[in-house]
Amino acid sequence: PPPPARSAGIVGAPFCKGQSRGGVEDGPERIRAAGLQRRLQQLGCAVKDYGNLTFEDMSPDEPMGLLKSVRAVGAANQKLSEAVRAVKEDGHTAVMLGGDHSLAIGSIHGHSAAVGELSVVWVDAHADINTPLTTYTGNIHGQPVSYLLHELRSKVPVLPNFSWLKPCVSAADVVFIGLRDVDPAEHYILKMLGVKTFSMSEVDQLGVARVMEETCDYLSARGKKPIHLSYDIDAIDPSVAPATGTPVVGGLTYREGVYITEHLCQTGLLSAVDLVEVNPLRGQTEEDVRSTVSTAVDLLLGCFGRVREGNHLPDYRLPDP
Ligand SMILES: O=C(O)[C@H]1NCCC[C@H]1CCC[B-](O)(O)O
Ligand SMILES: [Mn+2]
Ligand SMILES: [Mn+2]
Ligand SMILES: [Mn+2]
Repeated sequence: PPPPARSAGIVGAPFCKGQSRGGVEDGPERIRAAGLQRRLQQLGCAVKDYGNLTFEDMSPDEPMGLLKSVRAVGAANQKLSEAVRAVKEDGHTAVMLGGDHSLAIGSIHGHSAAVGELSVVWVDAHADINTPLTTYTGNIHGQPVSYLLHELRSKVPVLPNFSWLKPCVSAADVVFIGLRDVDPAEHYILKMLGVKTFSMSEVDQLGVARVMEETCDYLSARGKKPIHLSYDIDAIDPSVAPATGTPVVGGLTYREGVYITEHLCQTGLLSAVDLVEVNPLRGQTEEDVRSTVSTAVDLLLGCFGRVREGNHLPDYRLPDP
């Protein structure tokens, strides 16, 4: 039987207030300008681009303790949640282009509103699981996972513009890949909750193929739920993807990064993808930005069936003389 037709619904979220470095709000446009839609269509994937969300200015948005831009982050994610839910209800695989990683709060919440229980594969140099009380930067892009987990509900205080958010993910349904810069509090939380993690040590020890095999075995043992892939471009080594806000040496190679998306695509369970933290202003040269954006596009294409052996459309026929 022919493979199921793939369809991508793109939502741009030009948002930067989950962290403090300007430029990440330009991520969606740079990824589109690199030809994402055209290259998805060349794979035979249907594409609907829902455009960019617009985010209302929430000034004055005074810090709450250390927490920065709480009202802006809450409002932005409420809007994003509604947008992603609509994309899923239109029948597409959701593609959320960031913007910073605080946007995973709305993306995963909206995805779960549409499909119910889901699994999360979080590919990132970082665990992004600080609570509002363990964060030392106050940047909410380092905290999204704590807002989403049922098990941490009692550790997240009531926050303005977050009353719409209810935890929607179980710790046992999350797998981290690429970790190499985790705060002590985050490490404590990961161990306390028994979250499945493949740090760069495991990537080195097992190899990416075995990491993906174990990831998929682990997730399918808990039932074949839709997968939400939240991909922080800083998971990839800064030699390949330097234009990002929090680069960390010793990251995934381009090949490992793409292998992860190829493998998840072939499960047939990939239901939503975030591609976040591309920040053109953090590149030192235009080549830095090009390389980062190009890698982001290739990661997304891997989610929709691009493989390195090549692809051709089902109706392709050789020309006759
Ligand atoms: O909580 C934080 O601000 C920090 N905690 C340790 C890792 C770096 C940073 C969070 C980075 C957020 B990310 O992954 O979205 O770039
Ligand atoms: Mn992140
Ligand atoms: Mn990160
Ligand atoms: Mn980052």
